Amino acid sequence: MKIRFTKMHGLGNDFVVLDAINQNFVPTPEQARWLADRHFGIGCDQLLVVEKTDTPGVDFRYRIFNADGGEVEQCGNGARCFVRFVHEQGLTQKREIRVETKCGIIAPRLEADGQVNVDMGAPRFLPAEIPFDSATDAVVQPLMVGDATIDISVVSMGNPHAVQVVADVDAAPVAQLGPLIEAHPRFPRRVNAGFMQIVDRHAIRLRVYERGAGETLACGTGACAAVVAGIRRGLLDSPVRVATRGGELSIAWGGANSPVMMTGPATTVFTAEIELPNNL
Ligand SMILES: N[C@@H](CCC[C@H](N)C(=O)O)C(=O)O
Repeated sequence: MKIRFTKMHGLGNDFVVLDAINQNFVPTPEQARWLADRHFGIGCDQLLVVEKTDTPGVDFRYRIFNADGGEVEQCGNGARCFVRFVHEQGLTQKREIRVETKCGIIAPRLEADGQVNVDMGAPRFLPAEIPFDSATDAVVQPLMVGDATIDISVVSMGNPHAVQVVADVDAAPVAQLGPLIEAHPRFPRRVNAGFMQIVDRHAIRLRVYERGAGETLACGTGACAAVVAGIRRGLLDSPVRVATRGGELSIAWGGANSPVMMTGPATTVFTAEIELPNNL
């Protein structure tokens, strides 16, 4: 079977985007893993699948698959690429779109300067909402990782995040601790592990070891979760510039139940077709 796809990225967090409205294709976990494979397939951190929806007042549904084939709830950089994709493919002319994801509705808006602003919804903190095995919803919680105890803040942006503060992101042991935190038994659905360096009250540097994808050049929901955690810890004030290895995002949050607003770029690389191997 031949499928048409578009390669996109948000600050180097890269995607294979599939139009499942005009072609009848939603990948199985095996197909998603093959498409995401950088050696044998196309290569990406996540696959994004754009579908129709019957929900009143909602324009599209979009589904997110990690490179490991698992379907997940949310993707911030993906939300920005999604809105550019539906415009460029002529699927809508609306600049402000309401889109259904596995964890609810988000509202990305394509700005005149090409940047995308996304209402990512309100963060959640209760252990059951992450999910995280803990008797308390304290803002800072100890987590035993190997022989060490680290202090994390847990945040759900629809998907789960564990954020820690580090002195220097470049020296942070992301490759060593990331996989241990991701698969920690206290996170029954695994977790995205964020490493945040505070630069000043309006700026951080961030690396994220993503669930199901490993360290990426940027993580949009990770940026939202880190800023929310930093504000709740009294270290940051909104808005906050988030410097990732792939570039910069702006994140604003008014506290409590207000939505997190994310602004950043979305880039199309190319559109092409690929033949799926018959054994998949
Ligand atoms: N890269 C994304 C997050 C993608 C999903 C994540 N790996 C998860 O499993 O929750 C972003 O930009 O938010």
